[in-house]
Amino acid sequence: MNSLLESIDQPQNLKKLSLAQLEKLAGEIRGLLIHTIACNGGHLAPNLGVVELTLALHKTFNSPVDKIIWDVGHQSYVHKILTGRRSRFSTIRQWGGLSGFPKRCESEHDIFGTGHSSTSISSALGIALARDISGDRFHVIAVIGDGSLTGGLAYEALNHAGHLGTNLTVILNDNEMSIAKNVGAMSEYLAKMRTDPTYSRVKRDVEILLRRIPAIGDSVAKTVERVKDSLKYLVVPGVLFEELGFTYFGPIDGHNIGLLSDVLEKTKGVKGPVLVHVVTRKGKGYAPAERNADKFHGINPFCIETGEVKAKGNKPTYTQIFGQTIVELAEKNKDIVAITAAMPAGTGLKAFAAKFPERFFDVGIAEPHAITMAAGMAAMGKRPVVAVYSTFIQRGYDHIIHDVCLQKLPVVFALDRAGIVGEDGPTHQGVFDISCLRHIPNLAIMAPKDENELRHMLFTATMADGPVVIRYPRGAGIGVPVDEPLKRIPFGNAEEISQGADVVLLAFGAMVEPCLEASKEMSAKGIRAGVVNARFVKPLDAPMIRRLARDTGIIVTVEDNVLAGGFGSAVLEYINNQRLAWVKMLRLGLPDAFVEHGSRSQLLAEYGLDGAGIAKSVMSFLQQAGVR
Ligand SMILES: Cc1ncc(C[n+]2csc(CCOP(=O)(O)OP(=O)(O)O)c2C)c(N)n1
Ligand SMILES: CC(=O)[C@@H](O)[C@H](O)COP(=O)(O)O
Ligand SMILES: [Mg+2]
Repeated sequence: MNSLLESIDQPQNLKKLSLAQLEKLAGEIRGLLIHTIACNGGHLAPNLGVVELTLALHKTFNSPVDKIIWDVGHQSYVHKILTGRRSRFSTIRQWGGLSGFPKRCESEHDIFGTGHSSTSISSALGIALARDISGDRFHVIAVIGDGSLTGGLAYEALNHAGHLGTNLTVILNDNEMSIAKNVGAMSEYLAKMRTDPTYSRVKRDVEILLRRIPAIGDSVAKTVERVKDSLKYLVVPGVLFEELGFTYFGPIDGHNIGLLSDVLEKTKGVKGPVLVHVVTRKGKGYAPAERNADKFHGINPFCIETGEVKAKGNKPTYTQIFGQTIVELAEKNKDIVAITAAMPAGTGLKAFAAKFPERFFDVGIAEPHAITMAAGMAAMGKRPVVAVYSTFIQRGYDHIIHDVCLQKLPVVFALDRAGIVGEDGPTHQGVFDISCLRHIPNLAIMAPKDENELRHMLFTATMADGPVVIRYPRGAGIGVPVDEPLKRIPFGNAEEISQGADVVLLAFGAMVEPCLEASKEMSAKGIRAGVVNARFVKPLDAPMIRRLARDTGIIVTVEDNVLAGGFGSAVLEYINNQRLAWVKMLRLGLPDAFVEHGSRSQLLAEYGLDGAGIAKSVMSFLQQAGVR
């Protein structure tokens, strides 16, 4: 049978396809998604769920004149395949290849860059308002998932859009899932709309009532016809959205291309904002992903036949060690509570949730709320641990300052995925947290050099009398044994791992290991490089830095954070404040540029932050400084 997919490289090619052909195309797209993601890893289940929706959108609307905006953007693969990027699809999420998220520089069809959730309605409203000001005429469509609708920003935008009344279509892709099962009162409301028979009864009653309205003159008759037509898709409980000023259509089967296209076509004629509630199945068409949508939300390379992830070694991840340790600590300390913003598995909190359900809170994709709620709990004597990815803590900046640190409340921030995360790319790299946080008074920042140190740091943090951040990287630890009992690490206490007469590498967290490799490599060339594990970005170990300044006088700081405002800057500020003017200093870290997607090891090498790269930079610095 001929492949339809090969003949489709622009969305206008879809317009002439019959329903049967579109359905065949949907099957071919699913095949391509499964085969590609099995090799590259990526967001499989979300994309399998939106195949028909994406086809219907591109069949009905005229991209890029009409603007389709994807919330989070992890479900934009089908959109990419249909908008001129099919032939490069095999490169998705790889170094130099297609991004796993919409990217304005990648295609004119990628209207707005995303990666973090709940931005689509705001950006779509902005685009719609710009259109209105310019007197242009095109459709603006935001596609947002039920999970992303738990984010506060989405409600701010709905509130504003409903008030303004400009033309805008919001597609709510409801699959009952965030990454994990979706949470919250809105999620329950959507579930009622999908399943409660009273709502269907109300819909039927309204239809009967309408049929009884006597037609008085042409215009009334036409109006009734139009309303009746719309009622095919209207369910009264959408009243919440209606009250916000939206015309509500739904719930609609999101895998029925004909129905979807029909409804989307109808939205074009509606004045003001419209919300189309589409019900889809996450993972649709691939049994392992349908059965386990959470695991297949974002998956590493896997075997198609079994759905098993290809083995990646047997060292425990930092996430696993965090998850085990927090359970251990909570067994002894009843005040410990754990909070996640929609990422119980990603942050390692599933075991905690199972063991202490009354002390576990999934707030939805609501990082700012998670932080302020934690502050409230801490004000009442609890010991909240907010487990969140480094990149998503950016959402909570003011909350950390205003609600936590200003009041010196003992909240622990467990920042997973700190540093370079890899294939998710610039929206997800955890490379700003130190610069974002280190200037906030009362806040301590630690980073473990290995998984064993993570355990002691977590214990230390839960005993502290103020807020503490612990940042650790994505993926496996070093594979060191863990020791008992857990012990408190004195605040601001660095660890001198090895001494070196020529130069000292002062690093923390995931950068300690490559510094040890670099030191070994340099030692083979006769350069004696010591390595110090700073452990704390704040407070710095001032006596240690003074000693290093005195003994060696050449300090190289190494960090997986941007250099601007990072750890090296902190050391430099200290050296300047102390007038240690003779110290020669080199700062290694990430430049003032966004770090693109690629594997973590590729990116570390690219930015000179692997052992070989560090050794190379240090040796060239020593040469320039006239030391070697
Ligand atoms: C601010 C922010 N926090 C957390 C995430 C991680 N995240 C990515 S997708 C997702 C779930 C989104 O659910 P939904 O919008 O319903 O999309 P689905 O995957 O179900 O299609 C989460 C929590 C994120 N991208 N942005
Ligand atoms: C789209 C998104 O934000 C998440 O799905 C993220 O990609 C998860 O990253 P991890 O794979 O590191 O958990
Ligand atoms: Mg969802």
